[in-house]
Amino acid sequence: MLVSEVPKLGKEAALKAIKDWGRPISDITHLVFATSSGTLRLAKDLAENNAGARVLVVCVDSTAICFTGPSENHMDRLVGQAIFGDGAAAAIVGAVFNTTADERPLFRMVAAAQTTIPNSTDALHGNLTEKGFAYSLSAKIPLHIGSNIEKCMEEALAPLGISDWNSVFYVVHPGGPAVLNQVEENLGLEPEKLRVSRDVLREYGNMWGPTVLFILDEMRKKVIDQGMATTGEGLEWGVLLAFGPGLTVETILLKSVAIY
Ligand SMILES: CC(C)(COP(=O)(O)OP(=O)(O)OC[C@H]1O[C@@H](n2cnc3c(N)ncnc32)[C@H](O)[C@@H]1OP(=O)(O)O)[C@@H](O)C(=O)NCCC(=O)NCCSC(=O)/C=C/c1ccc(O)cc1
Repeated sequence: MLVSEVPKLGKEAALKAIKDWGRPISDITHLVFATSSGTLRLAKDLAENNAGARVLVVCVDSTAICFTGPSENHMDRLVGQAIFGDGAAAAIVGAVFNTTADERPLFRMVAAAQTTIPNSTDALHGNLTEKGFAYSLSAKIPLHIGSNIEKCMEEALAPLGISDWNSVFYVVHPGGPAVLNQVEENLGLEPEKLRVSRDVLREYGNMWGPTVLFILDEMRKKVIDQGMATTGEGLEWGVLLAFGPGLTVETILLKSVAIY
C-alpha cells in the first residue's frame, strides 16, 4: 500500500508547491525526497553549492507501517497511535532569488545545525521487522528535549547577539503536547509563541518529517490573514526546531521576509 500511495501523496504535495511558486516545473534542478526530517538542511546545502539551483523538497511520512495491536509491554505504541498522523508536504528552496521571475521567498534559512542529545540513544528508535516498523518512545523524550533546548537556541542565536527567546518566532516540531510544554517552560516562552505548532498538532497530529513544513505553511497563511509585516509573525528572526531519532535536534535559523 505504501509503495503505491506514498509517491502519489508526494506528487500531489509537489504539484501544489510548484503551482504556488509560479515557475515552470522544468526550472526545478534537484529533488530531495524523504520520509523523514533533515530535508531542509540538505536542500539548503544543494541550493548554496549549485548556482541557480531550485531544489524541490518532498517529505512524506505514513505511520500505517507502524500499526500494531495493543501490548501491556508497549504502552508507548498506544501513545504513538494516539498522536501520530500521516502527512505529505513540499517546498522549493533556492539560494539567490530571481525577482524578475516574480519569485517571492517566504523564509531565508540562514544557518542549519544538527545536535545529538547526550545519553538519549534509547529514547526513540525504530526497527524494521516482519510485522512492520516497530518503534520505541521513552516517556523521557520531553525531558531530554526540554533540558537541551536552551543550548541549541544559544548556539543558533549567539552570532546575532539575541538572548531574549521571546523576541523571535518559532516553528517547533510538535512531538506531543508534553514536548511543546517542555520547550515553552525551559525557554520561558509566552503561550502565543508556540500557537501555530500547537494548532498543527491538534489539526493533523505529529506527522514526523512533514510536520514543520505544515507549520511554515500555516504561519504563511496566518501572517497574510492578519496583515502582519513579515512572514515571521511580524518579527525578523526565527528558529525552526525539529526532533528525531538519536535523539537529534535540527535547528535552523530563519530570517523572515517583509510582506508588501
Ligand atoms: C500526549 C502524552 C503522551 C500524554 O500527555 P498527558 O495526557 O498530559 O499525560 P502525561 O504526560 O502525564 O502522561 C500520562 C501517562 O502516560 C505515560 N506516558 C507518557 N508517555 C509515555 C510513553 N512514551 N511510554 C509509556 N508511557 C508514557 C506517563 O508516564 C503517564 O503515566 P502515569 O504517570 O502512570 O499516569 C504526553 O506525555 C506527550 O506529549 N508525550 C510525548 C510524546 C512523544 O514522545 N512524542 C514523540 C516525540 S519525537 C518525534 O516526534 C519524532 C518523530 C520523528 C520520527 C522519525 C523521523 O524521521 C522524524 C521525526
